[in-house]
Amino acid sequence: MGEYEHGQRRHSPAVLEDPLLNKDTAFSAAERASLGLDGLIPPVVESLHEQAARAYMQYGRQPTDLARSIFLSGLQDRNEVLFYRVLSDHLRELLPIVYDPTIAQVIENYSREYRRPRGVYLSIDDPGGIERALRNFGLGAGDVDLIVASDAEQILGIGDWGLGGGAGITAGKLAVYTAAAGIDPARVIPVALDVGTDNEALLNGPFYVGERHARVRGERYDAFIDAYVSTATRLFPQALLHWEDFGPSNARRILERYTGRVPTFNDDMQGTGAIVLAAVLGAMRVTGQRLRDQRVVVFGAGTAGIGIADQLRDAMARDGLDEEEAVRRVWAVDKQGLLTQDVAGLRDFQRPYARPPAETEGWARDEDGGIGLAEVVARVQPTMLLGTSTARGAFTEDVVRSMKAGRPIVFPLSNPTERMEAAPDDLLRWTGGRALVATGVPVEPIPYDGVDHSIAQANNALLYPGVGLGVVVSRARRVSDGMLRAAAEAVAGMVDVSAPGASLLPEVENLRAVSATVAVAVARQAAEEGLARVALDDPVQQVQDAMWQPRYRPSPSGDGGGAES
Ligand SMILES: NC(=O)C1=CN([C@@H]2O[C@H](COP(=O)(O)OP(=O)(O)OC[C@H]3O[C@@H](n4cnc5c(N)ncnc54)[C@H](O)[C@@H]3O)[C@@H](O)[C@H]2O)C=CC1
Ligand SMILES: CC(=O)C(=O)O
Ligand SMILES: [Mg+2]
Repeated sequence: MGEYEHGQRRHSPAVLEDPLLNKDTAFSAAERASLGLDGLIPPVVESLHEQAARAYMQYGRQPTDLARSIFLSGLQDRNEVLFYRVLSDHLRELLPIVYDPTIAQVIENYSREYRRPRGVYLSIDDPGGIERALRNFGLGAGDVDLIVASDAEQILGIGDWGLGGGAGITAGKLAVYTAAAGIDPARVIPVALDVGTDNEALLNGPFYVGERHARVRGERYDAFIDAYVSTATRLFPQALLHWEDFGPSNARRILERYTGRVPTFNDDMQGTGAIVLAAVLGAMRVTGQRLRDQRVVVFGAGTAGIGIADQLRDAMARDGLDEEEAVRRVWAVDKQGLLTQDVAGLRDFQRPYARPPAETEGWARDEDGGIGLAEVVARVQPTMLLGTSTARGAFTEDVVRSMKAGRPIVFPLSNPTERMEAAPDDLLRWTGGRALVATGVPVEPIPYDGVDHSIAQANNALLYPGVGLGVVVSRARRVSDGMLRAAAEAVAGMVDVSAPGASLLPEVENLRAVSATVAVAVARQAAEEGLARVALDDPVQQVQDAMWQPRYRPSPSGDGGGAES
């Protein structure tokens, strides 16, 4: 052997391999010289703007949504600034590719399409390796603002997708954090918690990159989660711990276990609850009604459904009902039908909404003894019908027509598109354009009877980035119910619903402004509740200052900032 081992380079162009540092053709001549990159990049020196134009042109040549998504992941793996520049410049077009609904396909294909790792993979078979893995990521105690973790048991509405689900959804959620709220991508960690999977196609098929055994539950699972939380909070004491897409038997338990101890947040329960509350507040402005007078049917009483119910209950209580009256304005329906106190297998968090059996005497029952959605709606005459069931098409024409007359509020919130409880154009048609509609996935405006109806995207992506940024800016010790209420009200306050067909929520194009406004409200509320750990003298400016922008910075050992846009 000569001076070097085979394959080793004397002058490693590591900066080209690090997506957080790489500027590719935007490295200036001086940077190329000082970083040892001369001759390793084509001679042209391009601006970020020029690079973004090429990347967007290449993106446009991809044949399918999955291919578009894979292209964008590749771009992110190469050059994060460029990725976020392109994403920010075309947010409305690209968000459905990076996030809902295409992210479902990405997750289903994760192992097949696997190219390179991103983030941290923790295995229940190696709990002793948690600390090593989190340290190997290379960030110090003060360097982490946010960790998004998922065990992938209930990915969107597509179920258990094992390791790929955890890796895919945490990366996607973090991309939205950065695009929407300017969370610094160098200060976050996506964590896939691999506890096995019950998805037999993954376990028995080729290519699966996770642990090949059934999902572990019980004490071992709890100990693993505990080890993750205690290690992550010890290593990164400032980090907000975000939980995503846990199954209904774990999501709430985990949140309740840690919420008083560390800054932590369950997006499916709390983020969804708050964005739906914001949309409902918008609907109240359209109809001129009071929240306290609503009758709400929640179809799919799981993590998201009961998370929404809880926030509506609290909002109705703030609107003058006592808590018991507020709870009684919610009818929760799940697989067993209407949840009543004598229904078998109620979960703890469903129990408050279970109704006394006496209330349903004489109601029609299905063959299996349950009271189905159609009967509940016909009897209750709800003003609001919210879908978080994953049951495609469950909101039939008959069901929707038997809601209380007027302007029915109908939100088929299940993701991805194939899981929606009803198609928005059908809802408008069945109600003569009177339905107030919001969906989890993005939907193009729908012309009906001379009015363009903008369908609100009631997806937690409109809310959680601002909550995260508010927590980061205030260094809040906890995420309180008050902070979530403040977030919901901030979003609702940004919408003008006066025009016919107006959306109940802000448009996705305004995501950055929405997130900044939410962050200010959340940070102020944290300070008001004594939860902020930094002084908030000027929260508006502090939030602006904290927002990372996709532009090149001076290279560590270069002398310039690279070519600017
Ligand atoms: N728009 C948004 O921001 C969000 C939407 N979601 C969507 O909500 C849906 C549920 O998600 P999670 O609550 O996390 O799942 P989950 O598994 O915790 O809850 C789903 C619930 O629906 C019930 N269910 C399933 N099939 C049903 C049927 N045929 N009839 C009645 N109930 C049925 C299940 O028993 C369970 O209680 C998913 O499609 C997800 O994408 C979830 C979070 C945020
Ligand atoms: C949006 C989201 O968090 C979900 O569908 O699970
Ligand atoms: Mg989710």
